[in-house]
Amino acid sequence: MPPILQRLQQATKMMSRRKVLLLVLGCSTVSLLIHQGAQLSWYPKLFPLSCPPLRDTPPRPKHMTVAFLKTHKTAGTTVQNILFRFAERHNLTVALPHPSCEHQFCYPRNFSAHFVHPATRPPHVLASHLRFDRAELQRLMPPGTVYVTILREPAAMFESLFSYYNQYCPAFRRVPNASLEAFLRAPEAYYRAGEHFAMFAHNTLAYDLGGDNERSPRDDAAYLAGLIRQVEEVFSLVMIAEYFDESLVLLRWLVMLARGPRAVQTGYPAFFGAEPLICVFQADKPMPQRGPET
Ligand SMILES: Nc1ncnc2c1ncn2[C@@H]1O[C@H](COP(=O)(O)OS(=O)(=O)O)[C@@H](OP(=O)(O)O)[C@H]1O
Repeated sequence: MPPILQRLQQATKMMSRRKVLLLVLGCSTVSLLIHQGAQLSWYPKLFPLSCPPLRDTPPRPKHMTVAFLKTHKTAGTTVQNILFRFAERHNLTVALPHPSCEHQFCYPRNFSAHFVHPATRPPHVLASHLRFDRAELQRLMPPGTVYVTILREPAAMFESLFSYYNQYCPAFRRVPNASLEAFLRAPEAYYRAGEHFAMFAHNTLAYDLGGDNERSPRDDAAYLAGLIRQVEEVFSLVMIAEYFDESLVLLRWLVMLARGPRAVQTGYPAFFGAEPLICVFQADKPMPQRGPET
């Protein structure tokens, strides 16, 4: 082959190698931009999304006083821990039970402001087990307190209750071999209304929320509807254990919780740092007023 042709062939090969190299470099740059773009301020302009940019939303005031109704076996301990850490970080007062109430606010009795240790009154944060009583809590907590609770899918919750309270709840103690299946086959054979801790065997959530756990929606549908209405009226946020992460985002939006270190490290945008996409709570409801001291 004449030398001129050989040089031409080499030049063409070099060109294709350069093109391939450029193509690879181009692709890597685009992929890097897409990957990092979510954390850079110009990302929404280059890749417009259906949601409006969150930074255009004016920052809303967050609450510093929280009453968390810790229902039983609903992942409430995790929320309680988060709120205790929040209180510690901001040097806030946490309501602690009077020694005569043990570690809970004298549950299963109806909550009374007297169950709170005087050294922790008035509290900014309340997050231990109690049976809800709206008037008593409003007497205790400062104005502007936000009310939060958590619920869990009842069947999973009941399984958890059955296993945890098998030695405390008499209805469960009566069941041969502590068998959940045996209890579910004939619950009325083991349950006695009015016994101590009977509520763990029958509509615990209704009881914790201050309702009557003996009233069945089968016989009295209006009662349950009324109870649900009351819950909706009082609580600004009802967390759901099965949607724990989503619930935490909403809690973070409502209460001045700290930004999680994991969120900072990874830049994970949808968790503690950002506003929630779903806002199911009523942030603008009038806040309850505090009554006279007792
Ligand atoms: N993050 C998160 N998400 C979902 N579920 C969770 C979470 N954290 C705790 N759990 C489960 O909640 C059950 C314990 O609930 P509580 O902490 O409310 O228990 S207690 O009433 O204070 O004893 C207990 O349920 P069971 O394991 O079914 O018994 C825990 O496993």
